[in-house]
Amino acid sequence: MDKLVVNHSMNLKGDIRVSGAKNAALPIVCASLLTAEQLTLTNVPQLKDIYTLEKLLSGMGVKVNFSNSTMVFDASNVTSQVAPYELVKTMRASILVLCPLVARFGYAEVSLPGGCAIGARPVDQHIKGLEAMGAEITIEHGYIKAKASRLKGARIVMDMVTVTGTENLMMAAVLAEGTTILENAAREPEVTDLAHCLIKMGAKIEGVGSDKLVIHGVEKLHGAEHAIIADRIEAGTFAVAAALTQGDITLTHARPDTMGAIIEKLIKAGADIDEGNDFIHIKMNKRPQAVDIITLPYPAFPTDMQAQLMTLNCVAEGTGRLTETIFENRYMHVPELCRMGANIDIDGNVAIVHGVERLYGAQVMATDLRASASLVLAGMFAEGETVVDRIYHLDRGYEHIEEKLNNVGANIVRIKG
Ligand SMILES: CC(=O)N[C@H]1[C@@H](OP(=O)(O)OP(=O)(O)OC[C@H]2O[C@@H](n3ccc(=O)[nH]c3=O)[C@H](O)[C@@H]2O)O[C@H](CO)[C@@H](O)[C@@H]1O
Ligand SMILES: C=C(OP(=O)(O)O)C(=O)O
Repeated sequence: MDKLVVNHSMNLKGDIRVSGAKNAALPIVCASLLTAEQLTLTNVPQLKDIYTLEKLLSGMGVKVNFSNSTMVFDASNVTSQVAPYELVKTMRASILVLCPLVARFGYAEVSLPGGCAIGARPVDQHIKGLEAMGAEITIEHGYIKAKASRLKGARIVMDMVTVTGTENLMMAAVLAEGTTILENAAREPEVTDLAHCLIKMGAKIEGVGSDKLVIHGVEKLHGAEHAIIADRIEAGTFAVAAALTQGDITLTHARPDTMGAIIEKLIKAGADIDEGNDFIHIKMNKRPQAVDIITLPYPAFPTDMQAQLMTLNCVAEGTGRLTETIFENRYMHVPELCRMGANIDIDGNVAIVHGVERLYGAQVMATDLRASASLVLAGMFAEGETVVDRIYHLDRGYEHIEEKLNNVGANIVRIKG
C-alpha cells in the first residue's frame, strides 16, 4: 500500500489547476446508462473511483474510452444489469447505477453498499423513491433487486437531504411515465451539474438548483457532451493549504460561486481572498484565527471540508467549535491529529479544537478520504516528517495531489507499497 512522506513545507506559492469534481463525475458517468447514444464527458478527474466505475460499466457491456480527461460512453449494447459486491464494496457511489438501469432496462441488481468509516450510510431513501415510482423491490443475499416495466412519475418527499439519493431518483424520473416531484431534494452543485447534463441529453427538469425538482419523464434520452464542474472540495482543500502554510496560491479553473461557505470561513480565519468567475486567489501572512463550523447540506458548510478546516483550527489562535451533523462517525482524524500535537476534545458530534502553535511530524493512518487530506495538510505545517499511511483513500478523490502541492513548494514523496 502506498504511503506519503510529507515534510514541513510553509509559504506555498503559485498556481494550482482545480480538477473536475469527483462527486459530479460519478453520477454523470452513471447517466451514460440512460441513453443508447454517445455521451462525451470532459474535465473528468483521473481518480481511482472513476476507474472503478469504468470497470463496473464495462462489465455491463458499456463501451468506455477514457483518455486524458475525456470519457466517451456507448451504452447501446448493455448486456448485464448487475453491480457486483466486489466492485460496490470498494465504492459506495456504485449505487448510482441502480436508477438508470431500472429506468432504461426495467431491471437492476445492485449490491447493497453497506456502511463505511464515516457512518452507516443507508440507502432507504433511494429505495423508498423507486418504490413510489412503481418499482418492485426485494433485498436478497445483500443485493437490491428492482423491477418495473416502466417507472411512473410520483411525488416523493425525501426524509432527509440526500445527495446521491436525489441524483439516483432524478435519473429514474427522467425516463418515467408522467411527472415526478422530488421535495426536500439536495441542492449541492454536483446535483445541479448532473441535472444540466441530463437536460443536454433531452431530459425535462424544472427547479434545478432548488430543493423542489419537477421532472417530466420523456420516452428516451439522446447523446450529449458535457464538461464536469470544478471540484469545490479539492479547491477548498488547497485553499486551506494556502491559509495553513501562510502561502499565496491562485486556484485556476475553479468555481468560487459554489464555495461561499468555505470562502467565508477562510476569510474569518484571516485569509485575504480575491475571486473571479473561475479563479480564487488566497493569501495569508499571519497565524489563522479559530473559526466555528457546523456542517449542513448545501449551501451551508460541507461535511467534506470539515476535516481540512479542523487542521486549520488545530494551529489557529483561539478555540474553534466544529459540529458535524451529516455523518455520525466523521472524526476519525482526531486521534491522528492529536498524535501530531493537536489539542482536541470531542463531545458527541462536537469537536472543540484548542489551537496550538506547533505540530510535530508522526506516523499517522488515513481512515477515509477527507481525513487523509487533513493529515497531509497537518504534515505540511508540522515540524519534521509525517508519514501518512493507507493513502488509497486519498487516491479515490484527489487527482495527482502530491504533484499539485509539490508544484507550489510542498515536499511530499510517495513511497510505493
Ligand atoms: C459520491 C458523493 O456524492 N458523495 C457525497 C454524498 O454522499 P451521499 O450521497 O452518500 O450522502 P447523503 O447526502 O446521501 O447522506 C446524508 C445523510 O443522509 C443519510 N441517508 C442518506 C440516504 C438514505 O437513503 N438514507 C439516509 O439515512 C446518510 O446516512 C447521511 O447521514 O454526499 C455527502 C454529503 O454531502 C458527501 O459527504 C459525499 O462526499
Ligand atoms: C465521503 C466522500 O465520498 P464518498 O461518498 O464517495 O464516500 C467524499 O467525497 O468526501
